[in-house]
Amino acid sequence: MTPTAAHSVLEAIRGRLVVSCQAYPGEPMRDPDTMRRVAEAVAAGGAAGIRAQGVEDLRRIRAALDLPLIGLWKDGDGDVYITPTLEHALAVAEAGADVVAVDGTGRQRPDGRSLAETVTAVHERTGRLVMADVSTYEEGVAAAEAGADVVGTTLAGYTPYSRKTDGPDLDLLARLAADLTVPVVAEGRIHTVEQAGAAIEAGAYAVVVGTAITHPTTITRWFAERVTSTAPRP
Ligand SMILES: CC(=O)N[C@H](C=O)[C@@H](O)[C@H](O)[C@H](O)COP(=O)(O)O
Repeated sequence: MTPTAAHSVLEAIRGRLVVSCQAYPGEPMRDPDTMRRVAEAVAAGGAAGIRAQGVEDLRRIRAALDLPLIGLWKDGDGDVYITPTLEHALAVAEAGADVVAVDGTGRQRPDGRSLAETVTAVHERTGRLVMADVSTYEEGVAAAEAGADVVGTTLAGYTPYSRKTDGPDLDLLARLAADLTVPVVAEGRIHTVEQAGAAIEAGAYAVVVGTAITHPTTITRWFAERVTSTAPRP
């Protein structure tokens, strides 16, 4: 991608909603064509960009939609599972992602490359942008220094050493947004429109929502639990 194209990808999501379309292994919706349909459905509702997982899902979504596409490949059962190696990152770019999302924590990557080496190789070999998914303020600062084009709060609450807030970690988001020069994207546990608005108010460049829009099993569970726990006992 040329620098101009990269710039326009970021411009297209500035102040907008990106929807993450993912199903998990073994689930009924874990199917690339289903995810392509979900992506088209959220695009119709005003999603300015799509985040998706897996090479085949990305290929189908790329072919169907002309929207900024943030791609990742979840793989392995280690700590680092979001696009864990450079090979995964190159495959994600090859599948058509405009932005390659990678684990942006400081943890050991399975291929032994540092985050900076990974970012540099993605830039040099594909010209695509890199989004670093981080869990703490320090990781966000380090990821920007490592050359990441975008930093996301995606992993806040999902590393053993980070705080898991009930909703999005707005405090982390605000600190990163205030201190970094690269765009900071709010992602993770944004479950209501109010939280999405609060994320933009806290300085998010864009807001990524997944589960609350595209994961019916979880959404159903929220409703079912409330109904069951509120219903009068027979
Ligand atoms: C921690 C992790 O692996 N997050 C993943 C990253 O792509 C996805 O499972 C999330 O659904 C995504 O980040 C969106 O977040 P939420 O579904 O909370 O809106």
